[in-house]
Amino acid sequence: MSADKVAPPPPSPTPPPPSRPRPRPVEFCKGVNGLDKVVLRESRGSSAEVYLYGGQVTSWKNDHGEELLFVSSKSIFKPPKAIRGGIPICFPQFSNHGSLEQHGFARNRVWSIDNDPAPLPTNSTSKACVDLIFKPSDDDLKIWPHSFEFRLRVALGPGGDLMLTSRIRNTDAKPFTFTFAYHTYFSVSDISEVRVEGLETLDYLDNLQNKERFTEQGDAITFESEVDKVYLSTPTKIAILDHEKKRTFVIRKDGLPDAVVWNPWDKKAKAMADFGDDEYKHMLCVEPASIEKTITLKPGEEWRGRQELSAVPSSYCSGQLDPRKVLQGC
Ligand SMILES: O=P(O)(O)OC[C@H]1O[C@@H](O)[C@H](O)[C@@H](O)[C@@H]1O
Repeated sequence: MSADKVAPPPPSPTPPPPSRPRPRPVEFCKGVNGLDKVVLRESRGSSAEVYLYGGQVTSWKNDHGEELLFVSSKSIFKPPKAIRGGIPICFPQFSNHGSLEQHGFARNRVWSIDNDPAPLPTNSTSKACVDLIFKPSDDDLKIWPHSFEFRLRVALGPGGDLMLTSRIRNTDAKPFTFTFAYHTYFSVSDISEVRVEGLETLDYLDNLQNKERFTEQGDAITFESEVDKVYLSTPTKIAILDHEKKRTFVIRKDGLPDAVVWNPWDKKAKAMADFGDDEYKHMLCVEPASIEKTITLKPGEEWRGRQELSAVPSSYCSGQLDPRKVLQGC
């Protein structure tokens, strides 16, 4: 019996290389001291973290994993103290402009995830996005007798931009008035090498001189001592140039006419328990805000305030606040 020739089996197709697992765009986990936090990840590598405590962004990293926000190494991460750094939300009162506690109470309350957010017109298709909501408790209503719904959307854009949109709705039967700020702490290499553009020649209230009104003189703003100023009627774009890092932060804002600039410098830094003695050298707060013009909402009305942050390499030309020039170089 002649054995039939059997053709060898065809070579099995080479399996495709194992694909790298895609990062989950939104992850709910625990942060410092077991506090709930949300991590946002964009497919090109940038990320952000948001604590439900305060509805506070505490990290924003570019696609090289470099941290762009400042959070103090002494920050306590324990109620009732607000987290020192990132982006605290000052509401319903900025600073001591009123009878409430400093910067209001939204920054030291636990917010919730908003699973059914009202739609928001947005040009971003980002999946790395979370919606939070804060409604006053009975105890809050004793401190500030106005019911409201505060919705905060935090989103990372495809290029790593960080976008915060706040919507505050009056759910009460009577009007209320508030002030507001995104108390954004930027991480900088060396404060004495940093320059802010977009605020020159504007009027400001100086918190170090009884909120007196002055006019900024000269060119871009630089830093050599404590500063605590509320710039008024500011443009929608402000830039922070960090020469040493060769990085420029561009802040775009909407609904927020004012901008606070704050650095505590050495003496105040030493006086703050939750701030390292030398950390003032590596941070600068530029805070889109509505302070001088208070916001009044009638029953059923909603206010919206937005800040969008980008970090771009400093091929940035001084004085050119055109975002296309900022992004494409000059
Ligand atoms: O220590 P706090 O309450 O977080 O405030 C920090 C600073 O926040 C700034 O926004 C204020 O202009 C400063 O006056 C204040 O010192």
